[in-house]
Amino acid sequence: MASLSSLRLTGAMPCVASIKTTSLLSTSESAGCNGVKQSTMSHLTQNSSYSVPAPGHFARNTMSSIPPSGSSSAPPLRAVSSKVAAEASDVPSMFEPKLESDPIKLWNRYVDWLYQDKVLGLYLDVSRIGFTDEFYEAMLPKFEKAFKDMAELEGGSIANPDEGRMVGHYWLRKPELAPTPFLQKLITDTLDRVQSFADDVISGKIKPPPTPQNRFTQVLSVGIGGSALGPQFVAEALAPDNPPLKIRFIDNTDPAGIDHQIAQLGPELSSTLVLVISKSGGTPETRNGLLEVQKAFRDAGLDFSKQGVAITQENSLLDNTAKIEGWLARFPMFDWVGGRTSEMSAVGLLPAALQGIDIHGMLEGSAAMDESTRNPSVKQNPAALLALCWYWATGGMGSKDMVVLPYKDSLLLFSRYLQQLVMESIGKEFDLDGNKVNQGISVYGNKGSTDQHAYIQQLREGVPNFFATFIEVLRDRPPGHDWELEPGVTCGDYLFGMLQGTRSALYANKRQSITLTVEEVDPKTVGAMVALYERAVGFYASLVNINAYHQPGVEAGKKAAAEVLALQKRVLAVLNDASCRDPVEALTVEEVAKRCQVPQQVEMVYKIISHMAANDRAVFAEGDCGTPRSATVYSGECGVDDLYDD
Ligand SMILES: O=P(O)(O)OC[C@H]1O[C@](O)(CO)[C@@H](O)[C@@H]1O
Repeated sequence: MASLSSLRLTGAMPCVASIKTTSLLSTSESAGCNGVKQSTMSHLTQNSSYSVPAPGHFARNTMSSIPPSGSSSAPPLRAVSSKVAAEASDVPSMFEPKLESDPIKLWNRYVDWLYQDKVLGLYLDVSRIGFTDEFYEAMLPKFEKAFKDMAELEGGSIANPDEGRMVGHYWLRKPELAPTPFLQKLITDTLDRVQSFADDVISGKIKPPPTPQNRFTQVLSVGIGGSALGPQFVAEALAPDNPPLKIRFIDNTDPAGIDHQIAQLGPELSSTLVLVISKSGGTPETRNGLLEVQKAFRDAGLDFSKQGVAITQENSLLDNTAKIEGWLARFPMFDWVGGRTSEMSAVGLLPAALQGIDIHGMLEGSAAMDESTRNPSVKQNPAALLALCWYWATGGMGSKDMVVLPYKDSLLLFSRYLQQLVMESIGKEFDLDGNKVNQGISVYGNKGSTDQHAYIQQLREGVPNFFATFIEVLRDRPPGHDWELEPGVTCGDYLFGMLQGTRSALYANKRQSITLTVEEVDPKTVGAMVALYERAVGFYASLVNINAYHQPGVEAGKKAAAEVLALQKRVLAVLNDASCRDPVEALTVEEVAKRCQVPQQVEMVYKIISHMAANDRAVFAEGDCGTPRSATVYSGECGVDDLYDD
């Protein structure tokens, strides 16, 4: 492949324009919000009494001196850069909250607020979030509504009004909760089929066409977003060191990334079970991954249909393709389960079961956590406590980021998983009443203590625009494997020390944190953690009055991408046409844009040409990508007439 720099010197280098006539699969459109009221940030102007803390309203001891952001004298809070705000004399309290520092009072706060789940061996410490008793009391009516909303959701209400859908991920681990016997049976039947299919694959009863191994040895999972992040997190957290089938993921439309995964499989492609996971069955990246994998199978002389499994909604494009092509198996994804809450459906359970992970343990853990998070007492409900802390720490408007720091390598992907769960659920432009609110909480983090040698410096001393969530795992190693690498101290003691030290050091500098402690990382705990955050997101969404279960914003990017590809086809047609002239006509970028009848989109035309040139599908006659005004270009391919097809 020619690089951009090598093309600079090549002049009129001929190149082959490979013309793709396939189009992006149509993307499903989410209904937009109707009757949108443009009362920008109106919630910020509400009075500052304690009775009803609206999003953006902070408790007295932290925010009382902040002028209402919607008032003419003050810009919206988030428009003020945190640095400027920290320097501004009238807003020191938000960035430097008044936190308890007396160690005995802190100990009492720790003990008073500690949540313990004896069944799950899980603890939640919210003592290092500085909310006041007054704030807690004032939030209770809001929580009453959040509990009511949640009960209705679990009862089968249309909790996702924009899309007219029920929200049923809680039924997956307690099928008897589902509103109809039909749905209950669908859930249990699917679970049984998942387990027996995985058992049969592992035992070799279901096998690929004759291979040297004579059984499936690898899983290749093709999916993106909610159809990848849960399975990736669980694989990293729970897969045994020597799983019956090893798993790999294609979760992007990056050709080099796809090639890498296929190359890593090597000859084992013939014993690879390919899971194609897409709720909608029409996501372009997943479609592309499938086409690439199918090509690799063809190139290797293998029959994909004997090794392909679809997990998707009934009658989706993917489902119909799998049906027509006679794939090995198809599993349903339900309309009432969102991608980001699908870990306990076939989406998460089939990949897990194929790796020998105890999926019933995962379901048990999530069901137990669901039970605990139905408790109507906020103090006894860990999901409600999390939502309370998020509201306090971010002012109910996402003014601070959530940094998630598991001190355990196997939980590395938890923050990535939470990133989608929280940000795709909470990050919304409009609330349920159509007010423009631009809600959200940013989530990032990797793992401790590794991150201590990366960005914790800034967390401790830099801009205080975050709150941390530590995840502590009590058991360092399986019993009987530990040893002291120095007198009285194990490797795990260091990890423990790093966590405690960072928590204390952050707090001493007025950086708040939550600590979630689990005894060990096992299927039950992982199921419980997933369920805990699913419920916390649901509660928080009710507190700030938004729909957590749609994602209208994602459509804009998808649509724009489809438009870029449509424009690329026109650019190619114009360049091909110019290449048919004798002598070949080399065009400036502006001329190409004009001939495509989009002179205003010259910048995009230029970017398309640059990308094509880097991939040997356009040739610079003069200049190069670095001289956009004077460069001239042609395709080197003449006479393609089906470019305007779609
Ligand atoms: O499972 P699908 O339909 O391929 O969608 C994948 C992901 O894409 C999104 O719809 C966002 O584009 C996510 O919500 C979803 O998890």
